[in-house]
Amino acid sequence: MKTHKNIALVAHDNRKKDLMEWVRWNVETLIPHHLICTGTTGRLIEETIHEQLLKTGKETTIHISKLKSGPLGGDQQMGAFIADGKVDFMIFFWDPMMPQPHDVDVKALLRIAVLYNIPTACNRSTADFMISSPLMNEAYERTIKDFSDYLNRDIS
Ligand SMILES: O=C(CO)COP(=O)(O)O
Repeated sequence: MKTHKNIALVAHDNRKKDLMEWVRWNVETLIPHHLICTGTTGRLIEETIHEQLLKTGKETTIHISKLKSGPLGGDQQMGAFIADGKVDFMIFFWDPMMPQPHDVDVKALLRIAVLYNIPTACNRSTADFMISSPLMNEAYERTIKDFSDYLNRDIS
């Protein structure tokens, strides 16, 4: 994981306000990094950051990649990004009070994040701890479990 990180940002509808507040608060810290978002979250983040930069009169750009909307395959695309090593950490404010039509995709995304040892924040306090970690400004090597036994298992 380099000093400039690929940060996944995702929020369910009832948690988007929370995430936008967090983004507003941390805009300066987020600017040097590459944000990868599911569709609607990404659109809102783009607007939020744009507003914030206008307010401060800062002329800077931020790199935001928008995937499909979560229920339309965006969570699965994010999972594929993780499996391909394209995500360094993830902020995923999922809704603990509302079943989602794509619950299986949400579970799959959370599972793949654990499998690949991706730092993952599912609430604001964890996100605050993560973004204020000294490791934000350093390169960091995630350890990934060795799956060779599994890959070479005997299936005869
Ligand atoms: O559903 C989501 C995550 O499971 C988020 O998707 P959107 O950002 O497109 O709303």
